[in-house]
Amino acid sequence: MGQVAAGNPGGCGFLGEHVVRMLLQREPRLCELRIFDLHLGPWLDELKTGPVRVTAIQGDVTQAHEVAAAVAGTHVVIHTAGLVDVFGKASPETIHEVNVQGTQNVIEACVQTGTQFLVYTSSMEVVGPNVKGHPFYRGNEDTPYEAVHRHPYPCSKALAERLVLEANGRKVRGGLPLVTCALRPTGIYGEGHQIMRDFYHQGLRLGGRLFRAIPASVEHGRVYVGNVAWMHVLVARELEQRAALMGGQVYFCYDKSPYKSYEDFNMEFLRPCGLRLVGTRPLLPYWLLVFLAALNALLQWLLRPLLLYAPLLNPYTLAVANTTFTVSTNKAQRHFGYEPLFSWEDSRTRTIRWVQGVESSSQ
Ligand SMILES: NC(=O)C1=CN([C@@H]2O[C@H](COP(=O)(O)OP(=O)(O)OC[C@H]3O[C@@H](n4cnc5c(N)ncnc54)[C@H](O)[C@@H]3O)[C@@H](O)[C@H]2O)C=CC1
Ligand SMILES: CC(C)CCC[C@@H](C)[C@H]1CC[C@H]2[C@@H]3[C@H](O)CC4=CC(=O)CC[C@]4(C)[C@H]3CC[C@]12C
Repeated sequence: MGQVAAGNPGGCGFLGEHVVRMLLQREPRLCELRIFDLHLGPWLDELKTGPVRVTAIQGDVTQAHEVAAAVAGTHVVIHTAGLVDVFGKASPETIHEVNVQGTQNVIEACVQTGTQFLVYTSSMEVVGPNVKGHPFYRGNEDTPYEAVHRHPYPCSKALAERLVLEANGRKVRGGLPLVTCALRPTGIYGEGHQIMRDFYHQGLRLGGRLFRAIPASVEHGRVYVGNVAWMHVLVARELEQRAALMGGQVYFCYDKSPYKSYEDFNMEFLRPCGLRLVGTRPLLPYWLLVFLAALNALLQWLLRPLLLYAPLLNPYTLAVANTTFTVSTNKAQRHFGYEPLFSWEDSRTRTIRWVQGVESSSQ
């Protein structure tokens, strides 16, 4: 195969920026890259001087004509755009519009304009944790699990993923079949991770301390952003050669990051930056956390006409943080030869350096 043009809706987000940089560094056949996002980052300018033609397009995935114009003429689309909101900042309708209708628009754009390969960033949330709080312990893509959701974000990701998988095999302009595939990262961490930054600042405000809220025994799956980006690039590269095997498939994104609780994992980066986690057990009893989470939800609802109150703790985030969800799989390795590009030590060092940079830039 010759040179390729790629499109990346959502290319200016946390994951999207890593995908863009990874494509430019690791995809020698790339001749053109279209980055389509609601908000374009200033860092894009530095990419425009390289050998690959980088075009930044400010646009909205909910506008079908804008998506079609951005996608036209590309060989592969990596769709990382999405509204990641589990804090109640956006309405359920907006989350649905961006994540579900936006994804439908991306699919239709591929079909209408003749783009044959589509890689979709799904999420572990498509599977769970479910509303019953069942643990998913070291599961893989075939592990039976009752995936039942109520929150708008996982509902939207599950619907969008289904649309992408069902679109596999549809004829695109020119008559060739569309080949689609969905990647399901667990909680992504690394350079640019907003929630890590929030925890860091909260720790500084509390005099260098964070207080344990979740038992250390609750394991939460995490994966380094560079490895998630690498998986996307590999899938985009391999979909053509392995269409029969990979088309319509889902893959968890995984690497060698250790299984730990959400807070203990964050401390791998925050401890070297001077924070400590107080308590070997949660400081507050669980019933009190449930009460505070419910109180936050009530306050959010009451204050909505006046201001946006969207704290980290709400009934949904508490349930996710307090339910074991970890993956153990080698499907990506078997299907398209994925090996993590970054070791755990590298991922950790890079993330620590980034947090330390956040510290110095905010002083
Ligand atoms: N952050 C995480 O831990 C995980 C994220 N994901 C998925 O990965 C994808 C990327 O997530 P992040 O990079 O963390 O989020 P992010 O919010 O940093 O990036 C999303 C990007 O999509 C863009 N976007 C949002 N609405 C848009 C619209 N209407 N039109 C065009 N662009 C729009 C945003 O401007 C942003 O640049 C999302 O689909 C998310 O569901 C999946 C698993 C875990
Ligand atoms: C103080 C609280 C008890 C702890 C709050 C932590 C939460 C804010 C986060 C715990 C687990 C996170 C989610 C998880 O990593 C899975 C996700 C996948 C996605 O696709 C989007 C993000 C997220 C929902 C992530 C969001 C923050 C947590 C709920």
